[in-house]
Amino acid sequence: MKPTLVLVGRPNVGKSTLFNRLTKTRDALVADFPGLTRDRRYGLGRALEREFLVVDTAGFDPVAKDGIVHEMAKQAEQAIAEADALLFMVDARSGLTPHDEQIATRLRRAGRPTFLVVNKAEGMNRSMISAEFHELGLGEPLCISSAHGDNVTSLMELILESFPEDPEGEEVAEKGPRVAIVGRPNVGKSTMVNTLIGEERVIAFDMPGTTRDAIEVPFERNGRHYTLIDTAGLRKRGKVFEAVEKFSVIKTLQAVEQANVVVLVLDASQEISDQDAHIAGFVVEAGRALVVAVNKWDSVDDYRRQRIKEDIDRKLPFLAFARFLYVSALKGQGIAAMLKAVDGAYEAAMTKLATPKLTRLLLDAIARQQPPRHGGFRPKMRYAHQGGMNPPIIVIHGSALDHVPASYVRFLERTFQEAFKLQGTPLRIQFKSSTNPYANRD
Ligand SMILES: Nc1nc2c(ncn2[C@@H]2O[C@H](COP(=O)(O)OP(=O)(O)OP(=O)(O)O)[C@@H](O)[C@H]2O)c(=O)[nH]1
Ligand SMILES: Nc1nc2c(ncn2[C@@H]2O[C@H](COP(=O)(O)OP(=O)(O)OP(=O)(O)O)[C@@H](O)[C@H]2O)c(=O)[nH]1
Repeated sequence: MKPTLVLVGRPNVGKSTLFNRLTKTRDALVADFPGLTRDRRYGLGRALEREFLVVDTAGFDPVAKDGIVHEMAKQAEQAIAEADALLFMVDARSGLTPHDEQIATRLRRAGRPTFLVVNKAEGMNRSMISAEFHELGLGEPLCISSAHGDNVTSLMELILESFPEDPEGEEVAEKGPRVAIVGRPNVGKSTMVNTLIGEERVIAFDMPGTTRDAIEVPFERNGRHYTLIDTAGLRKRGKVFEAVEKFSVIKTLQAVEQANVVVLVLDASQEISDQDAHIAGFVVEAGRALVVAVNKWDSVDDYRRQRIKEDIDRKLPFLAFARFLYVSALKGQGIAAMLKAVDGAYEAAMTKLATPKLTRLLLDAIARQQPPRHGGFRPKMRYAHQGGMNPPIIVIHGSALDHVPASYVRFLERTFQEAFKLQGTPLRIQFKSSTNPYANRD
């Protein structure tokens, strides 16, 4: 499982700057989905060829008793409790403050591996800074500059070396799709889980250990096998499953990471919220196959149904690749169709794309529309092959491919998506340029 790193610190120390640096250095070229929200406080980070989850907590005030600051502190507390490692950020320029000390006291109690990160250290005397922050009793201060990138790689090396790498290779698909049911609080996730597996269809249920490993519940429907990945610490009580924990962003992110197909549950009786968009954005970014279940369809009239569809089109345009199902988890309506869509999305995500066909499609696409020139060079694409599954990755080889615009990448994506009928899964395109850009001057 990918480690979860949580950034903590008082306002203005540079948490967002570090967060952006860690989450934006994706080497795979992912065409930006129009409308995809970027103002998130959690994301998929990448450094040293490793991936991890990063959560940025809003300026943390452990002594706030009420109001929005208290609410933010509660969320930070939850993230701290669920972190694999804490990055406690302080500001070299303002020096040690009482607020830092309060946070340090709180973090020492959390008992999670903690790294003391002194930011804005560019051009400063390191030994003096270290001496000052050493007082916090959280080990050796690690001086970085998030804005300039100084020492960020060595910091990540230090942090990541304490987490074992995931074994290579996906385990094979005999047990069918691994499904995560995600959504913001109260949309009906638990109800959905119970409709799916609350009865005798559960094949086996591993009692949760004390580990952080997500709980998995294998179940069968219409002769097909699925594994449900738990997001909320499900416990079996009598005939039904109950969520024992509140909504957890980190558990949601981890479940998305471990799933093949994500079912995003939306609530038809409410407006689409920022939180819906953020969760959806993460699913897309993680490259997971997706089915959207618009739940509580039984409880809304025709007018409202029309309104929610418009709301979805406006606020979640980047989910257009997915199938939408209008369901009632409570009444069991639309659930069979939803599982069919899960099967379809899974197959799409796992499709094997033959190299000759890929290359032929690529060359046809170029014949229809050439990539635009950039600074005297025209990108030249020669052949394509598949670089991975779930999501399908198409690697295109050629030269001068560094400046293919996002609009052209989307054009290629659409071409492949339609030709291979890849509904329900995002698709990634990566370019591999040969070294000599002058080879193709035209
Ligand atoms: N000199 C210097 N400034 C930095 C560095 N990193 C961030 N800053 C600046 O510090 C300010 C605050 O940075 P943010 O990343 O927004 O801080 P934050 O901790 O996320 O703040 P909140 O969102 O309020 O919690 C901005 O003006 C940044 O440009 C750095 O490494 N060096
Ligand atoms: N009318 C209607 N109500 C539903 C439906 N599905 C769930 N609900 C109701 O919505 C409320 C929330 O459902 P839950 O299943 O607890 O929602 P959840 O997403 O698991 O919520 P958290 O555990 O807070 O994350 C409950 O009162 C359910 O009875 C549905 O299809 N139709």
